[in-house]
Amino acid sequence: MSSRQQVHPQKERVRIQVPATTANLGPGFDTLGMALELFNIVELQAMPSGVQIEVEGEGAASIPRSESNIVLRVIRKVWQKAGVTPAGLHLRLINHIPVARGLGSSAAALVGGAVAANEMYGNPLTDQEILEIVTEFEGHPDNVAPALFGGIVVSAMVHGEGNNEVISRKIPPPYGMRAVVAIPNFHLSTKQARSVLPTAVPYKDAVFNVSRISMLIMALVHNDWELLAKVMDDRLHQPYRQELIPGMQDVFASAQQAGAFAAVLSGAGPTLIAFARENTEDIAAAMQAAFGRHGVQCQTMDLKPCPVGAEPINPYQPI
Ligand SMILES: Nc1ncnc2c1ncn2[C@@H]1O[C@H](COP(=O)(O)OP(=O)(O)O)[C@@H](O)[C@H]1O
Ligand SMILES: N[C@@H](CCOP(=O)(O)O)C(=O)O
Repeated sequence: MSSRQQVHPQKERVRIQVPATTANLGPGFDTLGMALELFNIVELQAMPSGVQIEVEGEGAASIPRSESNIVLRVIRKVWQKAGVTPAGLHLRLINHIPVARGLGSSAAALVGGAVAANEMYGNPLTDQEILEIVTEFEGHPDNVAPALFGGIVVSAMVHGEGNNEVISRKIPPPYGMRAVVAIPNFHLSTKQARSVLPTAVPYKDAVFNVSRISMLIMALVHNDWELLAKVMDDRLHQPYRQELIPGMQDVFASAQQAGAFAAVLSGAGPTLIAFARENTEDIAAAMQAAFGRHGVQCQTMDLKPCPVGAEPINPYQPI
């Protein structure tokens, strides 16, 4: 530890609530994401020495308690950039976001850890600096930006000379929007779901997505559900990933027949997500039945968009 590092934190213990996210929203591959009202909690406590990691809930059996834990790694990165560090730490991860299902568990872990590390020392880093650190870990900004800021966020990585800037702009979720998710009982890592993508796509498919993402942003900004229903479609990633998710097209069609405006892959999958204003119970049942016809068991949730991102909550309330 460098002698210039500040050892004593402003707060001995912090607790951060961080939302799940659904990335891409159809055509917005690596660009668009929305926060959902399903939360993980990251609790960080300064200790006189050592490192202890506790994991509860989703992923408790598989998430590492060692230096390879991504929450610990991002905490260390934030403290290194800020020139601070406590002598030891206790990390408690309370997870409600299913892991490796396309609901942004890795983004929530990274954002929760980074915001906790910053909060403990009185926020020496700006939100923009936090965004750039977590994007570097995650590799793409579409989950981490809404996990940090809430709502729907459009983001882009701008590669300048000697710097990688992440630009993000927030859109409030359309009034009354509900997101019905069907979460299969199998894991699909983002890494695996990216490995099936081609290195190049036909020009006409690129044009298809440029028009759809432009129109989708108009639909979201203007609360235009008819437009959203027409343009929430994709040719850059979904066609290549459908081989990994049995029944994907059938689930999409069933959700729409039951009243959803549109249904798409959530992030890299395997979760499928349908957008609606009503009939959410019927939509969930239709999606579950359709997956069942293809031999896939799933759980469903009716989620609201989350207008706020990662935020500190009372760290002394028992949970
Ligand atoms: N709460 C957590 N704490 C530490 N690591 C986590 C946590 N949640 C997820 N991860 C890591 O992220 C991986 C899943 O990330 P990824 O494949 O991108 O799927 P997802 O769509 O859930 O983000 C897990 O295998 C685990 O290594
Ligand atoms: N744009 C990424 C989004 C991955 O989201 P996740 O929730 O599955 O991690 C991709 O489509 O690969």
